[in-house]
Amino acid sequence: MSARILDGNALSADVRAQLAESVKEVKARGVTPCLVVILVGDNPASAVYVRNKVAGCEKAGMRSLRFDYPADTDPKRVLDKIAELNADDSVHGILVQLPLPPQFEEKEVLEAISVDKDVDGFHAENVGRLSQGQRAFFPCTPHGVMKLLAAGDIDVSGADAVVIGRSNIVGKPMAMLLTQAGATVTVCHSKTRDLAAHTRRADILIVAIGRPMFITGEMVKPGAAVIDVGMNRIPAGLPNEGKLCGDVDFASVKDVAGAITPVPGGVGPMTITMLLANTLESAQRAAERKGV
Ligand SMILES: Nc1nc2c(c(=O)[nH]1)N[C@@H](CN(C=O)c1ccc(C(=O)N[C@@H](CCC(=O)O)C(=O)O)cc1)CN2
Ligand SMILES: [Mg+2]
Repeated sequence: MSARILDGNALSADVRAQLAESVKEVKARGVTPCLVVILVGDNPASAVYVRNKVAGCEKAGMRSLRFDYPADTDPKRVLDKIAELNADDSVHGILVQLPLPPQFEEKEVLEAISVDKDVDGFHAENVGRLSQGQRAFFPCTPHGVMKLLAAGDIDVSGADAVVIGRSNIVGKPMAMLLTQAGATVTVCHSKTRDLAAHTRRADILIVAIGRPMFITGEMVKPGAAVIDVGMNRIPAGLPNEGKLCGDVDFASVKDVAGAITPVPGGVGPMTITMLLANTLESAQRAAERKGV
């Protein structure tokens, strides 16, 4: 039997419709949610994501501003802009699109953003708060995965969850969110011995390893929920060369898994949706602080 598709486009549309209603409410209290997106350099994929973030804000009724810098920009210019935005009460969310050009120290830039406006959830304090179960902005991709699991009625509490990948953006926060939701979590990565022994016992398998179609049907437990966070191009010489694909070999895994996310149309759209949700939450917190 073929796996149930966990449709990120459909869920995104539902969540964004709800967000638009909540945006109206906070605007009626005199606060218009505002996201600022900073893009440095000319990475074509980043340009598309930034455009989609700005368009997503507009569609949800939020304000957005973008600042574009050339690839050879002195990091100080960006840090100065962040300081200015931190002090601007009309701004609720600030994000710097990743990756940054090599002259930037990524950590320095991410830590410069006020914790209260860190809607990407990458600031060390937000990560620490998340790890302790305190109120925090959750990183958008793992947050989107949790929404997909919930919408797909996948039981997380008590499940054996395996996360492949240990990045700060996906793997580590993903493991924290799953742990908090009651899963028993194993984090695997490039140095893991006998990866398949881990993946084969996962009720929930989250794959963020960055290798095209790496997880095949024989590595998956029958009935498992398989969440593909990868975004790659199909390598030369294979059918559909150059087309977008995930880290999961969809064709073989769909016949084994119980539920699966496609690429495109699975986790990706949820990333921007959860960014909008975090921006709204930041604006709601600002309204509370203002007592309106
Ligand atoms: N500051 C940040 N930088 C980056 C993040 C992030 O969350 N914050 N994540 C990624 C890029 N990203 C958003 O920024 C992102 C990636 C993919 C998608 C998406 O919708 N993908 C589509 C396919 C898109 C295509 O056709 O190329 C899908 O999977 O259906 C949205 C956002 C790295 N940088
Ligand atoms: Mg992402």
